[in-house]
Amino acid sequence: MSAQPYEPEFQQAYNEVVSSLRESTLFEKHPKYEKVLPVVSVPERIIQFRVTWENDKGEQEVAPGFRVQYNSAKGPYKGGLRFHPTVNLSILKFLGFEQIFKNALTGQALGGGKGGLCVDLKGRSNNEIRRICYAFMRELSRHIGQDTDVPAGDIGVGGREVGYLFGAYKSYKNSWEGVLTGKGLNWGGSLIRPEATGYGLVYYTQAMIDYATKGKESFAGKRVAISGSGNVAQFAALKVIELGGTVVSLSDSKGAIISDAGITAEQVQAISEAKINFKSLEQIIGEYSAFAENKVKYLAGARPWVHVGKVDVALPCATQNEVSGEEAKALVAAGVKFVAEGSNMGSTQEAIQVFEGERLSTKSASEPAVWYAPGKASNMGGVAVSGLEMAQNSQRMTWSREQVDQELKKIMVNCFNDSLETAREYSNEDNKDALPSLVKGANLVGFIRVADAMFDQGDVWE
Ligand SMILES: NC(=O)c1ccc[n+]([C@@H]2O[C@H](COP(=O)([O-])OP(=O)(O)OC[C@H]3O[C@@H](n4cnc5c(N)ncnc54)[C@H](O)[C@@H]3O)[C@@H](O)[C@H]2O)c1
Repeated sequence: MSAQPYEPEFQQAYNEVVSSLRESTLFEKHPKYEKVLPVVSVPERIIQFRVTWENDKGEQEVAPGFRVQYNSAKGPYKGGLRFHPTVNLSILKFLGFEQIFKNALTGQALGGGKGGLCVDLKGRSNNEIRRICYAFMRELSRHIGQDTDVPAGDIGVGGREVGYLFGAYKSYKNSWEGVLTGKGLNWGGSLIRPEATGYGLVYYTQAMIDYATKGKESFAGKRVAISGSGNVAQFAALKVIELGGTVVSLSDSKGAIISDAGITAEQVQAISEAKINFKSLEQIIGEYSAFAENKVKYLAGARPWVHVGKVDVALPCATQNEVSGEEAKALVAAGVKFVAEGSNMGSTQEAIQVFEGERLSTKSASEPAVWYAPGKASNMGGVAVSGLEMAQNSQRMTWSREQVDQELKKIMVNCFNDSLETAREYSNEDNKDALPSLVKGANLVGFIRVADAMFDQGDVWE
């Protein structure tokens, strides 16, 4: 494995994939695939660079920028840019590694990559953010292109930042091309791209509910705990509300809000407006009229999971390792039946063990226990619609909202079905009443698709 010392997040992501594969019959049936592991774990290329800019006080600032071009067997490198003070190579390698298999799960021609900048944008002016984006792209523009590497947003990089990054690329390269996704709608962006990760997460979870309950249940009437309050959390919440579910929580890095009666669409809208100006949930619930009548409870410094009361569905949508083993047990005790990650690696290894252990404890096929879906499957709607944005850019066409939404739904359901069937095909589990493991299924499908392309292209040989 290519983990360097002190790469805990990357090691965790690698171990999750490898243990999934080892706890199946894949290597027994096809020993050649084992040879792929050491090769696929090493990024094809890592670019690390200095980014300097002048802040609003006229002082020089400097921060390390990165792009991990992990794997191009399936297509151009594709994956988001994260601007956050925690960004380091371990986190970007974990995200890039996940992205390889996630992108393969979309069924599109996309390789895997990830990048970012170790910076805290909070409190900086629009002008300074523009200067940071231009400074970052000054170097990154040498290494990306519509057929080479197509970044998108991630934590800290939304529509505003993608706009500045795109403008910088265009001016440095004198080329208007689909080099970033998540672009503005009037200059090459795709309808539904902002919504795609959150909506896709809900479509995937809907497929889980539909399968597990044999079509008897849906989101209607379900109590849904969500964490985060950024892009993914907001659109997941809005879709759950549209489908008749009750959103009982949201959170940010400072605390959580809990609402027994359900957070409303107006409240989500208020959060969406305020977050662009870096307001905390605590400030928002004090300042916005949407929170004046429908009161919510604020818990400083808390994550939602142990505070949500009875709950049917949990959708972690903030950041990695945001559900601990203890919190997973609390969710199980609170009645959770479906857990699907909007965030990447939202659950710790201990939490996954709790959810998977519960799944395997199923006593009768008619009463399945908890079902867990990993982010690389349940949150891949974002990159899938990025793939559709690239297709529209190549065609110089704009597809309708309905067309993109239908395509997104189809991609999410296909991913769910592929994971389910492959988990069954390679299962070595004794409990035949339990639902198939979606974490094993997703890792198997993604890995086999990438491995086959790598064999075909001579990246690895028998
Ligand atoms: N944007 C996408 O299309 C996309 C696609 C797939 C996966 N993801 C993943 O979804 C997650 C959220 O991304 P986003 O695009 O919504 O970002 P965002 O910047 O819009 O929002 C991030 C949210 O996470 C919260 N957060 C950040 N660090 C936190 C911490 N340490 N503790 C608690 N909360 C914290 C922030 O307060 C914010 O609410 C990330 O794991 C990201 O990798 C995003």
